Amino acid sequence: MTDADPSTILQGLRGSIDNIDAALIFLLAERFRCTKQVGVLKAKHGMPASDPAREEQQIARLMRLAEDADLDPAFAEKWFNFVVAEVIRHHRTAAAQPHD
Ligand SMILES: C=C(O[C@@H]1C=C(C(=O)O)C=C[C@H]1O)C(=O)O
Repeated sequence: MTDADPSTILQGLRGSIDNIDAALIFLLAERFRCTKQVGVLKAKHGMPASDPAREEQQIARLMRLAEDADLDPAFAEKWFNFVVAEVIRHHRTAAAQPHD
């Protein structure tokens, strides 16, 4: 990445960024597919939408992984909390639906 034309380098990097963003969207979609099933299961069995003890374990694990990956652990925690807030919203919606 030395003598090449900067706009060519930028184009190459943006291609990788676009691929990574696409992978993240697919991964998030798969994660929500699973959590929505968890929401239905919880609703059917009268289980609480959130599980703070489980979340604590997940945050501790993700922060360790982030450190190993040279990613800001505080960012990893913020990302997780952002995603879980949406999951809990889905769980509450599922709990409010009629279920058998
Ligand atoms: C998916 C669950 O429900 C909630 C959402 C979680 C998540 O998105 O990882 C974790 C714990 C719960 O607060 C679960 O209990 O496993």
